[in-house]
Amino acid sequence: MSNRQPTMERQSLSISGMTCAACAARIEKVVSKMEGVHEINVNFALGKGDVTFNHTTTPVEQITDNIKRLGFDARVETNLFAKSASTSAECNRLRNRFLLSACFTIPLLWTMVNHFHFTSGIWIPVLFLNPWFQFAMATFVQFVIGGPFYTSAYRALRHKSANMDVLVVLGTSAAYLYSHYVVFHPNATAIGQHPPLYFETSAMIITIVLLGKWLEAMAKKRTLHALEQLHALQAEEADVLRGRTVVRVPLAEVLPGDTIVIKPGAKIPADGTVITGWSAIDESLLTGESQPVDKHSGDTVIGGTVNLNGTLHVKAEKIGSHSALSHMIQLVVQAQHTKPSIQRHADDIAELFVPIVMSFAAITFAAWEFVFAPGDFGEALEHAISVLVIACPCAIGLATPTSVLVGSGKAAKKGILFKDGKHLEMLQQIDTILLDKTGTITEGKPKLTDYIAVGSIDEMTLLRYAAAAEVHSEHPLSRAVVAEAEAKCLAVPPASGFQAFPGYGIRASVEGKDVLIGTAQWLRKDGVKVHDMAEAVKFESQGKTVLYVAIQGRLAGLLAARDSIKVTSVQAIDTLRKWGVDVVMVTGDQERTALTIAQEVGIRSVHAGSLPDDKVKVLQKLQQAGRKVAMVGDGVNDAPALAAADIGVAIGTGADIAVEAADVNLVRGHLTGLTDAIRISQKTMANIKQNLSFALIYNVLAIPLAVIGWLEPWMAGTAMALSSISVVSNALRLQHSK
Ligand SMILES: Nc1ncnc2c1ncn2[C@@H]1O[C@H](COP(=O)(O)OP(=O)(O)OP(=O)(O)O)[C@@H](O)[C@H]1O
Ligand SMILES: [Cu+]
Ligand SMILES: [Mg+2]
Repeated sequence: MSNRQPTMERQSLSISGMTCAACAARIEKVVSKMEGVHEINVNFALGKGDVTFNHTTTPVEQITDNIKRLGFDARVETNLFAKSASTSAECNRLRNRFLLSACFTIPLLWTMVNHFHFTSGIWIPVLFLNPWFQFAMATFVQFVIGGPFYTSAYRALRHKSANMDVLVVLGTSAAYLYSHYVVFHPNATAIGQHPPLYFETSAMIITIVLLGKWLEAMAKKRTLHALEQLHALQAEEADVLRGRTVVRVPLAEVLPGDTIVIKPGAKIPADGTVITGWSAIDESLLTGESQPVDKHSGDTVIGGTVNLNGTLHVKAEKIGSHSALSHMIQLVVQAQHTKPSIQRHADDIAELFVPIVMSFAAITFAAWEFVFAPGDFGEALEHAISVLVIACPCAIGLATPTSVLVGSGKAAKKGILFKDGKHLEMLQQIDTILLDKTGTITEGKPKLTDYIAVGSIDEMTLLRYAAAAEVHSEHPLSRAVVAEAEAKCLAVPPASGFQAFPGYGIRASVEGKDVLIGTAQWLRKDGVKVHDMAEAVKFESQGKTVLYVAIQGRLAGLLAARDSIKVTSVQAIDTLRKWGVDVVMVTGDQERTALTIAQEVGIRSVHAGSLPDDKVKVLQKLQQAGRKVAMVGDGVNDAPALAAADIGVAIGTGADIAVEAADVNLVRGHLTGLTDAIRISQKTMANIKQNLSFALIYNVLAIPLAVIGWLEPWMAGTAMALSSISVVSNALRLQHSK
């Protein structure tokens, strides 16, 4: 967990006007140097920034002003829908610009058949060959359609930085101005020769760059659309029980504690607990799990899921922006915001690239003008233009964000939520996994199987006292005790002075008597005489958890609860071991119980009787031995270890504090989600590496070709667009990989 001070605030910004990764790097560099700014992450692909800053010393306006001064537009992020609408509008604008540009470019391209012997027989409208006509078309494309490139390049240069648009502007302007010069100085070329015009080059480059941008905007729109779909899962109205009548009210009017009535086929409007009723719930849209889940009274339901066949009365708990669904959307947005560290390298490369390319182009021009083809200004210029265009680093800038977008989107569909892009990168480096037992390997829904009273009280009284105290605890074991008391229809008395001791047990006062429930060691420490009992040993070797109950300082009995193992746990642990990952169990439960369960799922290394701090110690020891450790857990007692792990993984709809402390959240609640997450992480990283090598190799190979004059400017433009397109399509391939 980050040690953020209370004055630190995290704010999302939407930033427009960025043209490539170099712009993002520029903003990060400037803003991170501002006083009071702790951290900033700018994502060029999403047009977003995420800044953590001290809001008492540095108002957010100061940060947005600073970004505006760099030549971009920055605003405090409003909401997903506004964002989505503006992305959609931008997408349409780019499409129109591209189409218009293409219309003006086609007549110019037509004349290119003149360049080749084998196509020179093709008919060309005479008008198209007219230099004045070409001049008019090219001028429109260059300055009207291409105008925004000039603005952006000017802004960048004014701030002594360079972006992709600088390359575009330099390359196209050079081609355009030279053609212009030729048209107005017909004497510049030898009589009888066809004057070499480059109008088609400048127009074509602009058209292709626009095509690339349009494709990129479409990819952006698609990811936002996926988030919007999640948002659309939220119901807008709810049927609330007011007195004896059911009233339909807007969701905003539902309060925590209200009883909501959910009919078969209806969407569940808020997170809550079932009070009465029984039904199968389709949670697939949220968790990706296709099997409906049965819900009875006492079970939690999640807003946005669909009630299939029974009527439910649900006590509303978390509504609207507090709901699990909202939280999930925020997590996905946040994960797409931040960048894996591999992206930082890519950004640095992109920023370095532009000046290097400009010097390459200058060298190329000089070499041709003075050495290879002395005096042929046209040819030297042509080669320099090719270099400018081919070297554009836009594919490098796209390589990582597109893969991360697709990878985290794919994960989200399977109910795997990464809080940060960097965890998507790190997960595949993990070599050791610590697993909590209760709720992680097992269902976390233990059932009370046995209870034995000791001394003068009878079993029902034992259960009554135990349930009275346990009602106040969130622990899964407590729920088992309370459920059993309910099943036996016991009248549970009220308790006061409840205290929980994580890892040990609980204490409360029932009917004036001091009740203590927990481990044998803890009761002993409190002065209760606990003798070793044969039954306890027997229960524990059956994999049951034994709870000791003391009333007024005397041992009153013991309760045994058995939790069933999730069927998916065995399968997942098996897969992990096959991959060569070390799997270790750390549990607060007793050694004998832990070993029995461990054996059933095939874990050899067990740390039992671990207090929350002990879990951290086990973890740190492994880290000191050079291991990369992930911790998987669901409970309050796992939170410290989740925060300390290289990657903390919260499983299921566990304790809020666990979800908060973790880096990854497995909504489906199965360990197979972990193996899926690791696989997605591996695939995404491999995809990013492919993309980067694609982009780099292409630049590395193509630049020399352009320098020696083998690539004409229009080929360079096409190749540049193709490299961006291949990066984007390679990333999209991830979506369909298994
Ligand atoms: N609310 C409670 N009621 C009764 N006993 C408790 C309670 N909380 C903890 N204990 C006792 O302390 C032990 C350790 O609890 P802890 O919550 O640390 O681990 P756990 O839930 O048993 O296992 P895991 O660490 O695998 O989730 C329990 O096995 C139980 O004996
Ligand atoms: Cu480019
Ligand atoms: Mg647990």
